[in-house]
Amino acid sequence: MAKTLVYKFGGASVKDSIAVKNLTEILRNRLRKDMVIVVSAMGKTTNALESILSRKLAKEDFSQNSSTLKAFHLEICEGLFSAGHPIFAQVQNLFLQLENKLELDLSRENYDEFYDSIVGFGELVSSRIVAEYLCSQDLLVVWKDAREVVKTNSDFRFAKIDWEETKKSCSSQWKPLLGNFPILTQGFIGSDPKGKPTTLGREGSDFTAAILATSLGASSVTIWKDVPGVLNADPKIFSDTRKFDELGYREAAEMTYFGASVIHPKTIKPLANVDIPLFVKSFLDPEAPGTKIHGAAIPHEVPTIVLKKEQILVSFKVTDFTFIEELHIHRVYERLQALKLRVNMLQLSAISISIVIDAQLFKLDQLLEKLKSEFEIRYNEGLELLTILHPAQEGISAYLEGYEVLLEQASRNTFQAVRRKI
Ligand SMILES: Nc1ncnc2c1ncn2[C@@H]1O[C@H](COP(=O)(O)OP(=O)(O)O)[C@@H](O)[C@H]1O
Ligand SMILES: N[C@@H](CC(=O)OP(=O)(O)O)C(=O)O
Repeated sequence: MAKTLVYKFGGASVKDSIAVKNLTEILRNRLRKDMVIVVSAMGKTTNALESILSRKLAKEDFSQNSSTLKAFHLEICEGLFSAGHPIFAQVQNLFLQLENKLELDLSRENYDEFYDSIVGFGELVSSRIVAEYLCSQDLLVVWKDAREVVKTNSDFRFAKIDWEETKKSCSSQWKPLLGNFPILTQGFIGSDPKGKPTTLGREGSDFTAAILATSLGASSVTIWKDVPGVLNADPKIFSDTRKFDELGYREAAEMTYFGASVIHPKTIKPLANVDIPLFVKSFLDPEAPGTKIHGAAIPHEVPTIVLKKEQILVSFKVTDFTFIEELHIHRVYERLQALKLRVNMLQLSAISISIVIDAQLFKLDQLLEKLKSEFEIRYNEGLELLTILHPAQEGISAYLEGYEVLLEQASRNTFQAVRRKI
């Protein structure tokens, strides 16, 4: 049996009916049995679902938001199917199910679990539409629910993969099917040991592609994006970017760790462990080679810029005239771990610990609440964390012009600054 190929199409590649048609053309000459196609929610659907949840939590009316989301999906269907096609009833039905779930009680206490029962809806409806359209174009795919095989723990919103169980389910349930048909499934979602829906963290569909590739022993993963490949900076923010023809796993992982959003940070490691190459290709120019991320890439020294937005700088100052010691750091990190907050940058001084974290709903309040009795705490929100890998010294200042720098750190290979527009 040939080795499985995994393709992943993100929100941008299914953002409207034209995009779905383009995806179909990409698959026309490439579709084969032994292929898994992972799709994300259409366009910004996950953001829209998050807004619905925020409104619900704030006890605000969200009926307009869900109607708009339904209309958005039905309009995509209108661009793909003739009137009366069964997909319209299926989509209506899926939205009824969503609206039904949204009737249930939501509070800060059950927020994460509730969130996971709602936000994966974007992937479920998107994958239904795409599978149906491919079949209507004689590109036969079998729609499968990723939650059948992607097994996780119950850390809702940031569920961790149970690799053993996922591998077992992939081998017993999907592998036999792949001998005959390609499978179309969803990114981002999984299920816990009780069968409850979980999600893998925002933008987690790239990670799903890597999970499935690893679990199925695939020969490669291709993620289709609206950029020519991995560039040395986000082209939506910086000009004069350069595409990497190839990148080592380590370099790619480092870029994503610092926040290069072109690939989800958890994607690289499982692939590197078993040496499965990852291709990042443009869905706008599918014949172009894109970027190959693999183990044998030649290292480079090209300055690479990564910008992480919505950052918060929090400083914990000791109040009892002692100096910072291990115990203080331990207390802060213990709390961060409990809140599943990752530190993007850390700086210590004699009397304070400064950390940079992502802005996340409720989390700052919870962090401050627990530690305010031990430290004097100050924080600044709405910041950007700029990281330059392989910085050229003479080039750094250009990225700081017009910005106030709140924190700065440099090593031989990495420059980081927390900045705020003046
Ligand atoms: N270093 C980079 N190289 C290429 N694209 C990048 C880079 N950093 C950030 N990006 C952004 O990543 C986007 C593609 O990722 P994403 O929007 O998550 O795609 P999708 O949701 O369709 O999977 C690009 O449009 C680009 O703005
Ligand atoms: N739809 C989810 C998962 C995802 O990965 O999407 P995308 O592939 O469009 O980044 C999100 O927006 O978080």
